[in-house]
Amino acid sequence: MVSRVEHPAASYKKIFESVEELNEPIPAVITGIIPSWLGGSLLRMGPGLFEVGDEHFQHLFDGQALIHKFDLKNGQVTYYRKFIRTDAYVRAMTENRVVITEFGTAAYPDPCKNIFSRFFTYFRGIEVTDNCLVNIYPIGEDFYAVTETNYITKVDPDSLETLKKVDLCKYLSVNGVTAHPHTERDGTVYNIGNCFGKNMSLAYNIVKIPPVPKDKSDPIEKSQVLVQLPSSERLKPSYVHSFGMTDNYFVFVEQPVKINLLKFLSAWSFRGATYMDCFESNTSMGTWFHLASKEPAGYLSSHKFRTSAFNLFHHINAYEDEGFIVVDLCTWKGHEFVYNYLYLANLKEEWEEVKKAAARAPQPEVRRYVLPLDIHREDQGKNLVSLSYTTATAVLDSDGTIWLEPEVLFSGPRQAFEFPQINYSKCCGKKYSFAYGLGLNHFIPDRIVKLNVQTKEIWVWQEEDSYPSEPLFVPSPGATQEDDGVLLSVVVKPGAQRPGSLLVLDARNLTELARAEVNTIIPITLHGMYKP
Ligand SMILES: CCCCCCCCCCCCCCCC(=O)OC/C=C(C)/C=C/C=C(C)/C=C/C1=C(C)CCCC1(C)C
Ligand SMILES: [Fe+2]
Repeated sequence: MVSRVEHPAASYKKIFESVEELNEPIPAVITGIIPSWLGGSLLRMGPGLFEVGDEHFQHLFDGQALIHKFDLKNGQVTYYRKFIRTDAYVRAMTENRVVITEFGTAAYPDPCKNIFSRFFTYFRGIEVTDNCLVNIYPIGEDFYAVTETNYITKVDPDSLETLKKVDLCKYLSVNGVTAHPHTERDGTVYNIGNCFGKNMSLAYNIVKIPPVPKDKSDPIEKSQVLVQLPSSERLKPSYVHSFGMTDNYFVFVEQPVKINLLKFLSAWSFRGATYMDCFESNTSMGTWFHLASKEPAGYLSSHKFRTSAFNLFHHINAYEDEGFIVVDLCTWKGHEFVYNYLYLANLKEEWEEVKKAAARAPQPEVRRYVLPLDIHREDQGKNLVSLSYTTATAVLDSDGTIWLEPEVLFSGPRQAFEFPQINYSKCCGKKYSFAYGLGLNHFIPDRIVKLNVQTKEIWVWQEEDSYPSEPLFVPSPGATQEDDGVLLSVVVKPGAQRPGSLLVLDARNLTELARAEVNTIIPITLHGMYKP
């Protein structure tokens, strides 16, 4: 059981407020000892500007992209941040209003324009946002800040300058890709995205960006679609936020949160529509699991895995074991879209109201699903899972589908284990023991949790009125144990003298090794990376 704390002072409101960028890095005050081997940059993305002029962004995923950097060098730490000069940001700054429609905030035509130019703006179609507030990751030797659309933004990880906007549609048949690619040791990047093809044909495309070619050209130019997975429903692809990858397979979970393409296409002609207006729930399909092989790349169409409805944003890890694929997920029970609960007005309510809203929302659970690879007709009605260490089941039905029941790895009422991380370089796609996550208490991030996915043992770091971010695992040099390393998290303690800090925890037991504090609030960050 996770001990639950209360937040009657509601100081979490501060993490959803605008800040200014910095002109130069500021030095942090350090307590404790930062391991001498920890030299590099923690880069994180999130929203940093929650209003322009007198217009407020409505949803958690609308604020303008702010890139944060904690630099660690010789035991010293500095903090720096800059707004990314996306078109969404630059034009909002220039016109002092929301110009490009965001995830949950509509842009309205400029009232100063005359009726003819307004008419043409209206029919030019709505521009897709490039507000890259979700994550940052390397492609070849470059670094890209990303959202989930077709636009990614190249940034300089040292100066935090914005370098260029790249349109993935120029290279790939996708309408967007997730902010959670998988990366292999050689630098190959895999991702998945929706593709609304010709004749309204619909698919999920798994794409591959190779490592830097010998001629040192941009690997994005060599990107390709590797596998196409079909959509269970015509005109309604599911929302996809991440996917799983083992040594030999891709795992795609098709959830009942759907993008209604007709709404999506027509929404753009209605003034005031947003991406959020295009989602709907399929109340009957439950959740489908799909597999694709990596080499040779191909969709395993005969493996039809089904289970009850849940929302899925983050895969924790997936691996192959004795002819099974084990898939660990942060789920939210039911088909109602969890993003409906992430409007800023709701997250900035008083504590009792925040709790009431979260009580109505889908409930979180960390689950393990096990997918058999070998399926024989004669095994109908039997549990096909023979792995000794799990209670997860898979039963073959007469119609050829396989019904999955999960093993619950962690569950607490309205206490989510989310924004999961693992020792990625050692364990991605492999059997593993430890997951690290951000504890959400009624959607408010208030603790860091380590979960042993084999024994279900948990460890917690928590401090009064402190709001941490996704903990990133950095392995110790030469580590032999999976959890030999540190966790890095940005923690905000609004009432403190120095409210923003970088927290360094020992990943073995979540004890504090050091913290580096700065005299500025740091708004919420979603995802990021450590650049050694
Ligand atoms: C860090 C603490 C957070 C505090 C509260 C969070 C509660 C979290 C509960 C669940 C976990 C959710 C994780 C979500 C993480 C995330 O970062 O999501 C951001 C997602 C964004 C900004 C998605 C944008 C997607 C867009 C603009 C998609 C556009 C499209 C369509 C809708 C249709 C197809 C075309 C296109 C343009 C791709
Ligand atoms: Fe995410």
